[in-house]
Amino acid sequence: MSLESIKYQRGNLEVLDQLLLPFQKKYIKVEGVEDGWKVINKMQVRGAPAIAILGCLSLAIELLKDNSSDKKVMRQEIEGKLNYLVSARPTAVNIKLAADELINLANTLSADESINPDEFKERFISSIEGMLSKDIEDNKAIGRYGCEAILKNLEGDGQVRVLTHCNTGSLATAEYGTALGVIRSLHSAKRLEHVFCTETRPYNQGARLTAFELVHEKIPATLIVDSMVAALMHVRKIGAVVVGADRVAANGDTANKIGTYQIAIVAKYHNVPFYVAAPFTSIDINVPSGEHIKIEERPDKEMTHIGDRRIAAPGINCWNPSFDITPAFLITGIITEKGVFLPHMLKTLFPI
Ligand SMILES: CSC[C@@H](O)[C@@H](O)C(=O)COP(=O)(O)O
Repeated sequence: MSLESIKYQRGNLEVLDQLLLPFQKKYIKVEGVEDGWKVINKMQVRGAPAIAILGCLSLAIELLKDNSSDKKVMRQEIEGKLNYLVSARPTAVNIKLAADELINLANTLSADESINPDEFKERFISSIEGMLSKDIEDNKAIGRYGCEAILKNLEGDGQVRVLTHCNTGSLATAEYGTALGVIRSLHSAKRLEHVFCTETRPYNQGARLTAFELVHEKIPATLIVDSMVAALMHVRKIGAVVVGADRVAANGDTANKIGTYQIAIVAKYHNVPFYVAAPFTSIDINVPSGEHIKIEERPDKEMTHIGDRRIAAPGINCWNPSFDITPAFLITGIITEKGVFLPHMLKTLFPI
């Protein structure tokens, strides 16, 4: 069975504490928006789609307990709480887009006089609940399209070696995963020879989470340190790189975990196709290019320490951006649930 980062049944929400992985599997109860904000901000849950789903479900939990019979009050509270949840982490766009959509829904339900407060609540909560199954379906479609695209570059019906970075599997989504979903699809089609996953310094999402999931799924995999990517591409034939995204700008520039950009450069140099796998909910059509994406900066301690042990010289200055921007021209294709697109085509897929 796949790993489950979010467990939800109406009235009950639990999240797997990713800070304790890979050594301990412990779920934390999320009782409402305040808990939702904290688990996102502390990175107990992470990965752009999982952050959005968990944040919105925390609102569903809170709303279910709310006895308000005034739709206008509910609407106002919903807007304030969603904006608060969005503030927990700034770079991933999925939660912002989900919040905008839910605020629109709350406005519509509030303005419609034929809908009473109980119906308002029911329809609003159901719409949030739908995010879980929608994300799984989208990921499976991403997996299929990505598998096809990667295999198209391959001569014959052989197997492919793939490199991935950061954490994009079941732990970062509702299930299945984006980039890891593509790898999962290649594996089930028996076309994956091997996957290499980077450690993903400084927070080690790759070593702790992706490696954990690959072992769990029995997918043939090897962990490398981030600085080994060029050497790997030089000595082994890598058929494709596939990574996730936290926000894709309208021109295709992509914000993803720090280190993605340098992998894309190395891939270009070695002629290895470089794919971004992301649902439409990661595309921010309102942002023209990567320069406009706010990059979260994280505490120095994530670099200077491993766990509680200091490894860096005391007194040294640190710079710890959590994400970087890969320019569109380094990206071979953006794998979405609707197909694989050249980065510059994204703009044409959205209504003006
Ligand atoms: C499936 S989503 C892809 C990204 O969200 C993922 O690669 C990533 O950057 C996660 O960053 P994190 O800082 O752990 O939330």
